[in-house]
Amino acid sequence: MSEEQIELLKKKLVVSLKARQQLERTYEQQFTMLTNFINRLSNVCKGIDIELDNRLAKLRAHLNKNTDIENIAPLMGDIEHLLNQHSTRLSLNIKQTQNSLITAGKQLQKVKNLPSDLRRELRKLMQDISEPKGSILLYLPTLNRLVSLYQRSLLLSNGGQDLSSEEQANLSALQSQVTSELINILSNIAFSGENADKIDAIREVLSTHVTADTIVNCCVEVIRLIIESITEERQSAQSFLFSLNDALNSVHTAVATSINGSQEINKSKQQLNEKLKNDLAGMSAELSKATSLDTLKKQINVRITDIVDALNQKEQLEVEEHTLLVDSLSEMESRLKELEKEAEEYKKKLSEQRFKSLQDALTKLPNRASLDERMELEYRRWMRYNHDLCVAVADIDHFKNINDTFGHSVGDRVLQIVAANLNKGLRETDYIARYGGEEFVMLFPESKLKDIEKRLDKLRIAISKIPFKFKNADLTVTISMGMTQFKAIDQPQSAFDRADQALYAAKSNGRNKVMVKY
Ligand SMILES: Nc1nc2c(ncn2[C@@H]2O[C@H](COP(=O)(O)OP(=O)(O)OP(=O)(O)O)[C@@H](O)[C@H]2O)c(=O)[nH]1
Repeated sequence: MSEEQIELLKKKLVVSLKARQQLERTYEQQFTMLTNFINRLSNVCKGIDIELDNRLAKLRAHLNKNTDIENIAPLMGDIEHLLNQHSTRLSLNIKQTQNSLITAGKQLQKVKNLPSDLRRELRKLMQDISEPKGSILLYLPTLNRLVSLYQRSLLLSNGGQDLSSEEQANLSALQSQVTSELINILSNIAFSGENADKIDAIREVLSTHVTADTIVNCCVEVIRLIIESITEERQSAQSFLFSLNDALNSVHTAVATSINGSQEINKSKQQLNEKLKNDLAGMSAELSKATSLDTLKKQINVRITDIVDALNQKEQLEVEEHTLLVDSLSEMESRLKELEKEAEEYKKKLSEQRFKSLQDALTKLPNRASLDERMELEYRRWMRYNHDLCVAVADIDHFKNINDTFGHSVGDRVLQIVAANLNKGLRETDYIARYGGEEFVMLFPESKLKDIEKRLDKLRIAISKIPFKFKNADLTVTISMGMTQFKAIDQPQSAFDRADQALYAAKSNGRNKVMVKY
């Protein structure tokens, strides 16, 4: 080989060495880039599967140590297998997520009374869910929307159920307080006919376990019935006033006709008087001018016939005037009689209404409004005459249990029977009212405290012996009573409060007792 050839070969070798070094650098760079990328990627996958995590950690370590590819190959095979398994699991999860969302959405669609905007939103969401998605993450916004729809519909349909247990307890205590108050109010309002039946039905509803919605609906219905009754009452008063007005109008017309008729008659009578005066003056002139008796006789005869005619006409007019007067008077009288009858009926209706408004519809005893009136009256009498006056408050024991065990209508029946028995045990001058619920108040004018205490105790025993039987079960009903006597410093309220305190003491001391507070 010539020197020239050797030189050429050297140069080629250098070039190919440089090219090889360049290639090796490029490979190295690419390898580092790939290693970094695999490192980062394996970090991202962390947490999906513990096996995969371990393998990836090993792979990262190998790559960082520049281990030969042949040594890493089996590890990469494992990782590929695990990744394949994971991908199958992932698509199964995606399908399951889609199915769960569809089921939850369909269930929400079945909820009744959802507002239309919520229903529309849900329909759109269901379309969205039914379109397949490549990743679970893509379902996250859909899931968020569905959860928010659930929350809204829960709030709408179960108002109050999201409250804490303490708030729930407060709410239900408030509900039963409002219900009791409403039942009390209802027994103090007098309704008649159809409206009375409707009020009974409302009381029936309120006596069961009611929701806040039902209480509100009952309140609205009661207000509607009250307005209806007031309107009816106003219409009846209005129609009475219209009849009164009609009657006055006809009396006015009769009087006006009679005055007009009288004026006409008076005018005719004046004309007749004028005519009579003229006839008489004519007669006197003819008398003074008379020359022959015969002609005078004839002339006087004519004048007398005229005068008799005029007098007849006058008499006729007077008869007409009298008849007119009698007619208009009898017209007035009959209208007034009608009016009197209507006023009488109206008065009767008013007093019936007043009676009803002071009577408790269930027990037919006087109600609380009546008690207020009577208490005031007895108090004033007591102030004036200074006789003894006692007041007692009675309350059925564990009445709530009776309602809860046997139902509200049995509770009502018990109330009626106890009320009738208490009333039966009183004297004519005594007084009893249903104060509200299962509580009664009694007033005993001109009575000594000791006597009343004995009588009340007899009543208490009598009530505990009433053989109540409901649904084949024997039921013993007892009452507790508190009483007191009016003292010099007392007002009606202070005496009542003292009797109420005595009742409270009777309840705390075992019930079925009469207690006195001095
Ligand atoms: N059936 C019926 N129940 C009524 C009426 N008015 C009130 N009530 C009920 O009477 C019950 C009174 O219960 P509470 O005040 O707890 O008294 P109680 O169960 O009698 O207990 P004590 O008085 O402590 O012995 C409540 O459940 C009311 O709903 C009514 O007109 N008819």
